[in-house]
Amino acid sequence: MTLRAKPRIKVCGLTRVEDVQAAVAAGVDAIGLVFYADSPRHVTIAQAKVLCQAIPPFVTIVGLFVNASRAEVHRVIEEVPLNLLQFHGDETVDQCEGFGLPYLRAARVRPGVDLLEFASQFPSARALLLDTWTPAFGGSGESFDWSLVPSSCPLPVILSGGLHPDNVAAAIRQVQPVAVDVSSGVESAKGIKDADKIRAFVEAVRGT
Ligand SMILES: O=C(O)c1ccccc1N[C@@H]1O[C@H](COP(=O)(O)O)[C@@H](O)[C@H]1O
Repeated sequence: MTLRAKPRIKVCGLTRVEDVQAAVAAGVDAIGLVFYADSPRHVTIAQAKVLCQAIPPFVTIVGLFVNASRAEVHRVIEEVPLNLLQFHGDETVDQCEGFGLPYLRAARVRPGVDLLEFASQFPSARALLLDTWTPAFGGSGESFDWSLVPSSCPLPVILSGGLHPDNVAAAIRQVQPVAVDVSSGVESAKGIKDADKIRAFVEAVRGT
């Protein structure tokens, strides 16, 4: 019998200390902070520093960027204790590398996108994060057709896009990702997380 670890859990787009505390109490593995000004979940460097004070050791702090300049990414890294970068725009491999931190590369999925070819462009990525294609880059709350995920991928797969407590177990059974990432599905409003939904999401993942 093959033993498979439960997928890790990242909750993204937190803007309030109480939401960080709720996510940590629920047992999430990673917290995502959005440094993309057009997102309703955007945080400033000053806000991010306050949120990070509520994140204990061994919970990974992920900084999400969309087509940011190198200077912007450096500015954030210098001030906020990020462990991992998430590039969610049109970044090339050169734009993801060289920050001295590991990175996740997001692929926006829709029919016709060649995920294997996309993954092959980012051999240095720690994982491929699959999200639903949307003109707004992400955080839409929409899921995509999970059958588009190749059964074998050169990078570990993190599944996101429209996950919520009632569909995440089915998603995990079908895609078998190393981790899942959720934003809209645990919110009461954009950028405002719901502690009950976070707990239900974590329980659903742990029950798989
Ligand atoms: O959260 C955002 O506002 C956001 C903005 C731009 C790019 C990505 C964003 N979030 C990421 O989107 C996916 C899916 O989110 P959802 O659960 O469907 O709302 C997730 O990886 C977030 O990290």
